[in-house]
Amino acid sequence: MWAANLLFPEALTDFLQGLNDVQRQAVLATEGPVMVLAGAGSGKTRVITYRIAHLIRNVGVLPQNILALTFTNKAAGEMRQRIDSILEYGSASSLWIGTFHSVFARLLRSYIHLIGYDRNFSIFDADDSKSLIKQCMKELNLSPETLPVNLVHSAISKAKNSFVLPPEFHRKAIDDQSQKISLVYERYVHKLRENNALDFDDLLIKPIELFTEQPRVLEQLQDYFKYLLIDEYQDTNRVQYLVAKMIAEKHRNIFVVGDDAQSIYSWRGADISNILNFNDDYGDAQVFKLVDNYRSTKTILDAANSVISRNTHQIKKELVANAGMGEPITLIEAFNEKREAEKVAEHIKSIRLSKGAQYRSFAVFYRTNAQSRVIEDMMRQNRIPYKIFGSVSFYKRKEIKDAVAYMRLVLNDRDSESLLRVINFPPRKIGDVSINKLKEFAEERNISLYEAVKRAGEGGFQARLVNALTQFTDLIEAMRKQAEEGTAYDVLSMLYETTGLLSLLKEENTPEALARHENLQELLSMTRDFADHNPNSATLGDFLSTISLASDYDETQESDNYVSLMTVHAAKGLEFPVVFVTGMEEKLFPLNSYEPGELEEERRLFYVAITRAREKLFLSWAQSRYMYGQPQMCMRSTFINEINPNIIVTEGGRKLSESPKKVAATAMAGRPVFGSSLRPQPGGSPAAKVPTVKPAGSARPTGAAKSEYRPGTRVQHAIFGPGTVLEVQGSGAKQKVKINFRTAGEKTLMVQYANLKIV
Ligand SMILES: Nc1ncnc2c1ncn2[C@@H]1O[C@H](COP(=O)(O)OP(=O)(O)OP(=O)(O)O)[C@@H](O)[C@H]1O
Ligand SMILES: [Mg+2]
Repeated sequence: MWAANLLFPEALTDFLQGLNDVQRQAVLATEGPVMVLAGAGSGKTRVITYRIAHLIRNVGVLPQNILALTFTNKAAGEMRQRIDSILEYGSASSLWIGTFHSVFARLLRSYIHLIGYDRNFSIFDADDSKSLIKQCMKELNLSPETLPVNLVHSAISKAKNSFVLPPEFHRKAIDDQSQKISLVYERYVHKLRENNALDFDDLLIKPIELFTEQPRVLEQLQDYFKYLLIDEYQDTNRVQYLVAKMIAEKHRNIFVVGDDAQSIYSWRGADISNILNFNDDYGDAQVFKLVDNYRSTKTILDAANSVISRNTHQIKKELVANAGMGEPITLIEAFNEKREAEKVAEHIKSIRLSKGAQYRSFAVFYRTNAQSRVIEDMMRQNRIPYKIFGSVSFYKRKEIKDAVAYMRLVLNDRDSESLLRVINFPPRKIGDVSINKLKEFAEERNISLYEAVKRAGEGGFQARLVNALTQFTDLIEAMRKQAEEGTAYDVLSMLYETTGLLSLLKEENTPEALARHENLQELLSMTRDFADHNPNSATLGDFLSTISLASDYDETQESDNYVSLMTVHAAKGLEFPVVFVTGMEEKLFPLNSYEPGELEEERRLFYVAITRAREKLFLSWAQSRYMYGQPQMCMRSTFINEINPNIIVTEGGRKLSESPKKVAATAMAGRPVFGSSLRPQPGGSPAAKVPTVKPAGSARPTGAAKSEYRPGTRVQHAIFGPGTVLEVQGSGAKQKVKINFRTAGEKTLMVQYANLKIV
């Protein structure tokens, strides 16, 4: 019998029976510092939820005296709902649950006047912050061409999240670039204050300032928030750590849960030592370890455990499945990324029909945001409702809208909206004042805005401006010419080359810039693919018609029954009956990782991905993928090799090693959500109709005898299409041929693997 029964009347503690012994101990240890350190799906979040319910219901704590900090707003909403369902509806309404940012924004509204701000302060989003930074740089005579605004923005944000304020930043700035950033940082902070504005990072920094300058406020809050609970503690950064520590200092009722194996935000300043050093701050802390996993089948958990065991930097943790073996993992091998997405869609449709599963049971994950494009397109084609989490749909992303605006302007120069979008992108020093004058100029003469831009020379504008405008219209005209002769791909390539858009983003080298870079690359790949598959109708107009239909799709669904699409990062803390982890390829997942530390973080990310699945896990990879506007051969991710091959079935019946039938035969259903377990369909999955192609790199016979190649030989390649041999290098197994492909350009291929056909 557990202790609570002695303390509380039976009826009130009924709900605690939904916990195992250790979970219950963690819930009942309400006083003093407590940490729960445990693997995925072991009920950490559940313990937080039940602990709150217990504090309110059984200990008599007022809901408003409890502060629970979650990683996302979605998680906060779910926790609130759950508490309401355990207690009665409305119990959770006065609780303080939210992300660090949302909770402290709310608190600052009440107290910020005490440190010299007006309570009606504005919260600057990333765009607002960047334009303020731009202004500071202008005043300091620093050109965004040599010091990109995004780079400065990210450096400042990083500093703030590590609680490095301008004086310290200044002291530490040794190289020229950091010294410049230091000047901007100082001015930016000053200007924010002048604007009575806080940026996102200030929402955590200002409370620390407030608490330091006004100890009485801190004391009040310490008394108010008697109980502090933090989920996903492994991904808190330094400022979050500091602010939490200050609040908990008096009552010391700090309860944190986390899993070092799921620390995936170090690139954003998350500091794993917060969890590792919890005992240093709170020597008397009670630590609970949960070992039972209630989420996933044994198969899924075996995969997760064996993957994460390859990491050297980790606290060894035990994690045991509570459910049966369940279904084997399905590895989908697809010819290319389109086929991969198509197979995902086919599986969703088939499981839905055969098991009566709801769309909401499915989640599709990808490593980089740009990968969502093909998956989104395929979902639409198959009329599968979906929603993107943590980002907007591909066509609504800013950089995509910018590039598309260029193309629309090229097609139709009376499209003033598109013109206004791109006239100063990338920056050409064409400001709002000039634009307004151009608008007037156009109205006076009754000409289109584009025409006015073209004829700015007649309007008495400054020579510098006329020059910039001419460069802009020259680009549009050149693109138009290209559009008349070539495809959308040619037009977009010209845009990228002339404006240097891609290299600008690459140089910036911040995670946001790299994501934008990938998205633009993806758009280029899309035009290339479009040209390859519509050889007679791949004009700019054709392409734009196709994507305007796609971008018109409204992904906000009426109901909440949709497939969830998100990056693995956004999936943390969530769970779904069926999970697809796509793009399991080298250099994609794991993403290019140059240091062992980075590879370990990629592996933790993969661990997070696997452990989101409750009943069925699909892993998929494409043998070729359009990247940088070209189809590239891909290699299967080494992460797949870290899973026991006996629990994997390769789609189409091909096995990775020995027969997986043994697994299937002993498989017990986990806890089926669909009414029955997810057994493979008789005759294989729907995609089994498609012949399986062997992974790239596996030896296979060449399509032609080697001696047959000589310069001038016309060949056909499965992906690159038709081409002509330019050069033959070496002989035997190592023979290579350099080929000029009609659309894919020059490539050197190993004859042995290239599977060329002589035509
Ligand atoms: N004692 C239990 N009995 C039944 N179900 C449980 C129990 N504990 C947890 N669960 C269920 O297991 C699943 C995983 O729990 P939860 O999300 O709290 O795990 P977690 O440790 O927070 O996972 P993550 O590390 O991924 O955030 C949930 O569906 C939860 O309701
Ligand atoms: Mg959790």
